[in-house]
Amino acid sequence: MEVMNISRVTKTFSSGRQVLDDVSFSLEKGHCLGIIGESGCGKSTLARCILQLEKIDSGEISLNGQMLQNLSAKKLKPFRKHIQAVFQNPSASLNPKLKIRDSLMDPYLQFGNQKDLRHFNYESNEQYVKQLLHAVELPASLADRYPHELSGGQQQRAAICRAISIEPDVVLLDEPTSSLDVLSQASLLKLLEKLRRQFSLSYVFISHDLAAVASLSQHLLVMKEGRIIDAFPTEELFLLKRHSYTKELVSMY
Ligand SMILES: Nc1ncnc2c1ncn2[C@@H]1O[C@H](COP(=O)(O)OP(=O)(O)OP(=O)(O)O)[C@@H](O)[C@H]1O
Repeated sequence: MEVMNISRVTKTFSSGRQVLDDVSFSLEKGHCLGIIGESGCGKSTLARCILQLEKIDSGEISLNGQMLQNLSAKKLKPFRKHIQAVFQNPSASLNPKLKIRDSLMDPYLQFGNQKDLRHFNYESNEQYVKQLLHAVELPASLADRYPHELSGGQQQRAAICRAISIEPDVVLLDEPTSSLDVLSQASLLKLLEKLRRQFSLSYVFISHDLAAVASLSQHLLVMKEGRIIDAFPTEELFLLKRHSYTKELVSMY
């Protein structure tokens, strides 16, 4: 079942620079779609367009069949909760002035509804936060700490925890492992894979790190200068018929 569809999206900044050129793809429920490309190819702009933080010039972005790109801020609000994001820097998701428990409660207090929760259940703040931390393999005692009292890996786990707390339809992962050391990266990728399976999550995983993206994704897109130049199931990454640029990326690993 298709959960999100991006069709012929273009984006030009006011500087006149076209950053996205005719980008199309769809995301199946419960799958991870990887988007690989080098720095500056437009990956983060694409993420911001999907999150409706940037307005696109043309094309369509739909979530569960609902077009998002022309909705007013008011009409968009109910859909915002269905797409959550995790960025490279966990401080983009965790308010430094809030204890972890308050950051984790925030999405539920803003948008949450007990009826929307299929895997977590809300009976009290205490019990809900405990379940959330358990899901991302963090000790319950971290709830009372501030972000700066956590390691980088723990902070990113808390950011992921916040993103999945209201069970969104799509989780956008924009370089989620890039700020971490190699061991923390590996354990975070393992956690993301466990969460996808456990909660039937649908991911768009954007990164310049081919190995990380390939380890999690069922399908890969290769982006260059704002365009998708190659698209294929992950098991076909090493085939001879791949685009020469994809082969170049592969040869770097
Ligand atoms: N607000 C903006 N105004 C003008 N140009 C922008 C703006 N945001 C991004 N760009 C330009 O668009 C291009 C794509 O940027 P983007 O951040 O989407 O790339 P990226 O692939 O995510 O790169 P990185 O991996 O380094 O973050 C870059 O050349 C960037 O300078």
